[in-house]
Amino acid sequence: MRPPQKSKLLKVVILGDGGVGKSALLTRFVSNRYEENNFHTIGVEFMNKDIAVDGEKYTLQIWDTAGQERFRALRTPFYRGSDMCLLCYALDDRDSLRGLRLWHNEFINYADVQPDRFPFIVVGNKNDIRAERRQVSYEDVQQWCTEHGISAHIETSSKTATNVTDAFVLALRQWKAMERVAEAEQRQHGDTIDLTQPIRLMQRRQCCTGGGAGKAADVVDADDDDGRNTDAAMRSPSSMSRHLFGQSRSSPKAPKTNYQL
Ligand SMILES: Nc1nc2c(ncn2[C@@H]2O[C@H](COP(=O)(O)OP(=O)(O)OP(=O)(O)O)[C@@H](O)[C@H]2O)c(=O)[nH]1
Repeated sequence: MRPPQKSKLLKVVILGDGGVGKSALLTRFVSNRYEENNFHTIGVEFMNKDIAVDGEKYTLQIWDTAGQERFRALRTPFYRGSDMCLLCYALDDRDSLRGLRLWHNEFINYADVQPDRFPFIVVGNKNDIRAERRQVSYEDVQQWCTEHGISAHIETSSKTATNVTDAFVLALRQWKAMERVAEAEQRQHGDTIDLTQPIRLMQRRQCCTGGGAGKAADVVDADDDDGRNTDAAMRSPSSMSRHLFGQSRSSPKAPKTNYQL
């Protein structure tokens, strides 16, 4: 009998200007709640959420970051080891779409990823607003995405719970698609012997030391989530403890907790 399937742990980072609704998105996704009066996030916080997509189980470890510039030094150390990134803007704030260029660049620099091989998705939040308050058209975003080589874009509302789960599923599917491409490349690379390159020694060394050829080339083992090539130090050792980094936002309601569903 096969042992029960363990879920894969994937680290997700949510970025975007202050006030676009990153925390609201996370709270809606994880605990299906919405708070109208949120205070700015200070530093970073994360929550876990289990999700099944296409018959496979995942635990998304979702990092909510402070959008205000003054918290840059508190948030950037947590980008490393990410598996996917949600770039958020608000549909009633044209500047927040323009701001995505900086967020995209900041993430690429600090997470040290190749932009064309990393699953970014663009999320336009607050799509419940009245038409006259809308400052960003669908075409504006499509153009931005094309210019930055991002193919996935979705509009959400944390307030009305529209497309919130779909946004995370979209990111996960992007991640899966990139993993498949990377695995195919790895197989192709493995089948080709380039006599001009001194690769034999290198391959042996990787084999003997247990090293991998790179994150994207991993065959993900459900029993070995923490041993993947992503930076384990940037992941939570335990999902039960409180996960606040920097300083927590102060909230008029109960403080945020983490949920292991
Ligand atoms: N109409 C509408 N308002 C929203 C929505 N999501 C968030 N808001 C509002 O936007 C405010 C800011 O939301 P937050 O989630 O705190 O924004 P943030 O991006 O986390 O902000 P920082 O913590 O400063 O980075 C909230 O207090 C809500 O009033 C939404 O889907 N629709």
